[in-house]
Formats: sequence, structure tokens, C-alpha cells
Amino acid sequence: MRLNGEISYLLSEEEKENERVSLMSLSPPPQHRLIVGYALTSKKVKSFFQPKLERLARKKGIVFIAIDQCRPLMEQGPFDIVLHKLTGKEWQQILEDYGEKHPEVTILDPPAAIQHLHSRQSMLKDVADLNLSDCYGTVGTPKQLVIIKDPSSIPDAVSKAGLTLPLVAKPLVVDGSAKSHELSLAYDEYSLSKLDPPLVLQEFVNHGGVLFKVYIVGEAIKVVRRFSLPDVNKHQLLSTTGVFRFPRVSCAAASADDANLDPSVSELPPRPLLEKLSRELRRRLGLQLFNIDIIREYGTRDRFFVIDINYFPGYSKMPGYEHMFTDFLLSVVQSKYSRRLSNS
Ligand SMILES: Nc1ncnc2c1ncn2[C@@H]1O[C@H](COP(=O)(O)OP(=O)(O)OP(=O)(O)O)[C@@H](O)[C@H]1O
Ligand SMILES: O=P(O)(O)O[C@H]1[C@H](O)[C@@H](O)[C@H](OP(=O)(O)O)[C@@H](OP(=O)(O)O)[C@H]1O
Ligand SMILES: [Mg+2]
Ligand SMILES: [Mg+2]
Repeated sequence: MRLNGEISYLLSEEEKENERVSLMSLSPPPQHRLIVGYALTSKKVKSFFQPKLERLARKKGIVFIAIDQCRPLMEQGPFDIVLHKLTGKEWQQILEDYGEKHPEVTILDPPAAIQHLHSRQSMLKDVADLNLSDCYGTVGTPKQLVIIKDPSSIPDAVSKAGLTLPLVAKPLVVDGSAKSHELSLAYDEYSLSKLDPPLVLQEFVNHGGVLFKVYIVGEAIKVVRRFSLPDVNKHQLLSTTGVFRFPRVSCAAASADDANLDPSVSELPPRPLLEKLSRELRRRLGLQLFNIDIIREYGTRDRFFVIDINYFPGYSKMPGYEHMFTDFLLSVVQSKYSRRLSNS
């Protein structure tokens, strides 16, 4: 938190008392403002800054300031937190330089950690390594294969890797563009050579047409249901050939939370399992702001697969996001200050 635009490293006794009071009430003392600089695409600004977020933030003493990408970041601020979702090496370097020069500023999240989610090859690695299995269930990833080039080699590569059809073809790189979300479903081996690498081929897992999105904001998690692709039965598989593009089903505004669904399909994954998964992924990925797409294998109660992880997703679609997000921003700065207080 800033006091008259200065970094308040050395606190007087009175200031320490103010900080203590504010820590207890989870809001900054009145003369303090929590300054959050943000660098987001215009699409993200529009979806994220809903009036209810702006109102609540104002009430809690949080001020959002747009980072001017045409001016050096070093000349802007001071900020307590930098919130960002931009891609590109240049931006990554700017943020890394800024972080080195301003270690007192929390960068959400570190660019190198976000980078890990920009490739569908590395994205699910930590889930696979985690190999989570406990009394609540198992969490794995679908079998997948990366194809860098040469579409004609795909049928052979797929059969060598022992992948079972149908396969979901996903662009390898996830860079926020519409193209990186253009997915297709391939029903037969021959048609695979029509695909356009670089891509990831992932086994399609039947899951009853319902997907769970687990939104993570620091330590808080919230899970919602979304409609997903319908199951593919044996008959459809044998009688269908070709590669079919499909729209961004899980992103549609309509949620499946209120739909009248088969409980064996729609029952949320056990909370302790999701908490463990989220905690572990936060630690392994080094990220605080992401969501996980998870499905339950049809016909099972407790076999789950993570199919996608998104950095700084569409939080405004999550009920109550304004509370979760503002509490998180305050807690980030307050835990930083309580550490400083205990060291002073
Ligand atoms: N392995 C799979 N098995 C079954 N369905 C899948 C699988 N992979 C993807 N899907 C379906 O395709 C949809 C899109 O896949 P995915 O989430 O990987 O793409 P995305 O473009 O990254 O999505 P988002 O908009 O969440 O970023 C999923 O929501 C799900 O309905
Ligand atoms: O919250 P979910 O349903 O997961 O969907 C998000 C996607 O996963 C994100 O990839 C989108 O953000 P980008 O378009 O900035 O990548 C994000 O875009 P948005 O923030 O503009 O809504 C969403 O589409
Ligand atoms: Mg997804
Ligand atoms: Mg995604």
C-alpha cells in the first residue's frame, strides 16, 4: 500500500498500529490505497472490469490504473500489484526487468510461469506428474501426442503411440487468439493427415457432456458446471469419417449449473480432491490466477481428467468473482506487509 505516493518500508509506531488494524479488517487504512496497475487486452478489460467489481474495489480502497504500453513501465506507477495478461517475448522482458528493479511490487503472475501454459504440450505436464490418487478419486490427463509438422506422418505416429480414436486436435500454442481455440474432432486415422500442425492430439474421453471449471484465485477456488461436447458412442465412431471443427462449447455464457442433469454426470467432483489438485498446481505452476477444465469419465464416479488449464480466464463469468478477486488483492498486499512488520 502506498502512503502519499511513497513506498512505506519504514513504518512509524503509529503506522504499524494502522497496519495491524487494517490487517484485522481486511481493508487498507483510509489514507492508504492499494494501487493495481494492469496490462490486459481490450477484450479482457471489457470482460473483467464489470461495474460490480469496480464498485466493490472502490469501497475497499483498491484503485486500478491502466498501464500505458506506449510508455516505459519503469516510468509508471508506483504500483503495489501489476496484473497482466499479454503475450510476447518483449512484454515478458519488460516485466522481468521491472520485477528486478521493483521487488516490492507483486507481479501477478510471473511471466515465466505463465509461459508454461502457452503450450498445450507443457500445460498438463504437472497434472500428469502429480498423478493424484486418493480416497476421493484419481486425476489424470488424457493420452496425448504432439505433432510439430508433416501432416502425412500423423496416422503412423498415432498408431505407434497407441492412441485410441476419436481424437481431439488442439493447436499447440495458446496465445489468446481465436485461432488457438479452433479445435476439431477426428474420427478416423486416414483423415488425420488433413490436420494442420503444430498441434496436440488428445484422446477424447466420454464424460456425459458436462465439464467442471475450477476457478482459482490465490487460495480460493470455485467450481462451476458447463455444457461440453456430447459423448461419442461405438456406432458413431464406426460410421463416421472425417475431421469436424467444433465451436468453443465450454466458453458459452450459458452455465449448466441449473440444468436438470443426470446426477451421476453432474455431481461436482469431491471438494477435498479439487482443493488438493488446486493447491498442488498453484505450487508447481507458480501461479495464482488460472482455471482448470476437468471432466469425469462417463460411467465412473471418481475418475477425472484435466483437459485444459487457462491463465487469467474469464473470471467475470464466475458468480461472486468481485468478492473473491478484491479479497485476494488485499490479502496479497497484507501478507507482504505483515511479513515486513514481523521483520521490523
Ligand atoms: N480430451 C477431451 N475429451 C473430451 N472432450 C474434450 C477433450 N478435450 C477437449 N474437449 C472438449 O472440447 C472443449 C474445448 O477444449 P479445451 O478446453 O482444451 O479448449 P480451449 O480452446 O483451450 O478452451 P477454453 O475456452 O477453456 O480455453 C472442452 O471444453 C471439452 O468440451
Ligand atoms: O473462463 P473460461 O470459460 O475458461 O473462458 C476463458 C478462456 O479460457 C480464456 O482463455 C479467455 O481469455 P483469453 O481470450 O484472454 O485467452 C477468456 O476470455 P474473456 O476473459 O474475455 O472471457 C475466457 O474465454
Ligand atoms: Mg477449456
Ligand atoms: Mg484453454
